[in-house]
Amino acid sequence: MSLFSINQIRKTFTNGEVEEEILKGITLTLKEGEIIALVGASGSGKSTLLTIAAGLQSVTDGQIIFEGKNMSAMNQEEIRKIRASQFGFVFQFSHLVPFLTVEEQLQLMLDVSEYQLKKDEQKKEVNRMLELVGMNHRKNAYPSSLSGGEKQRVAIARALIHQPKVLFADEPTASLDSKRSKEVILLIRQLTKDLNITTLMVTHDKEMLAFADTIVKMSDGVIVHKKESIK
Ligand SMILES: Nc1ncnc2c1ncn2[C@@H]1O[C@H](COP(=O)(O)OP(=O)(O)OP(=O)(O)O)[C@@H](O)[C@H]1O
Repeated sequence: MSLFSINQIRKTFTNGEVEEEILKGITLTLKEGEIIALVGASGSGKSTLLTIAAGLQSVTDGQIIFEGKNMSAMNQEEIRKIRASQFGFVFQFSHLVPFLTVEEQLQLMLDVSEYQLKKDEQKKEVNRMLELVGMNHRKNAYPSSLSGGEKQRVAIARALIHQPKVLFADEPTASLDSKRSKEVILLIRQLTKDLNITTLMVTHDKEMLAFADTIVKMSDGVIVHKKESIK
């Protein structure tokens, strides 16, 4: 089922006197239970597209339709509510809070999200999520004692603890070696399927593409190639 559609998105930035069109009419439909990988040369517009789809930047023209509603026509507060309740984010670096334990990182996310749970249910949910990413045994650890791969597992759990429908991942494996990258992408793939979410991921890592359902190649602000994976 189509959850998200990006219709004819254009984005222009003004640098001094110069106007530059960075996205030149991008159209894309994202389905539930699917990983879409955005690839392309540096500067082709991948991160701009990701942040626009996530409602972190406005469009110059076009529409972002999420669950039948046009996000591009919403005010900041309406967009913030969708972000807080329906979207999760993972970046190149885990951005964990140094003075919070693994368990507390997830707890904090539940406290600030729109996801309302009673305290005892919160604890159960945190445990369940940590179990899913294989980090329950380290729930009392601080980030400084975790490996890069473990930190990313916690960051993924934190991104999904409030049960969002979409996961936005910007270079989630870029700071990891090949073995850890594979573990992290396998985890993202498994969670995308098991939780039936949609994952939109920017990556430079060709090895990661085998785990995507759809690969979208961008060049100079347009989609030049779209391929459904055989997996
Ligand atoms: N806020 C901004 N103001 C002006 N120009 C911007 C802004 N954000 C991005 N750009 C420009 O838009 C172009 C696309 O940037 P973007 O970060 O989307 O590319 P990318 O494909 O994600 O690149 P990379 O792989 O290097 O991260 C670049 O030329 C960049 O300099």
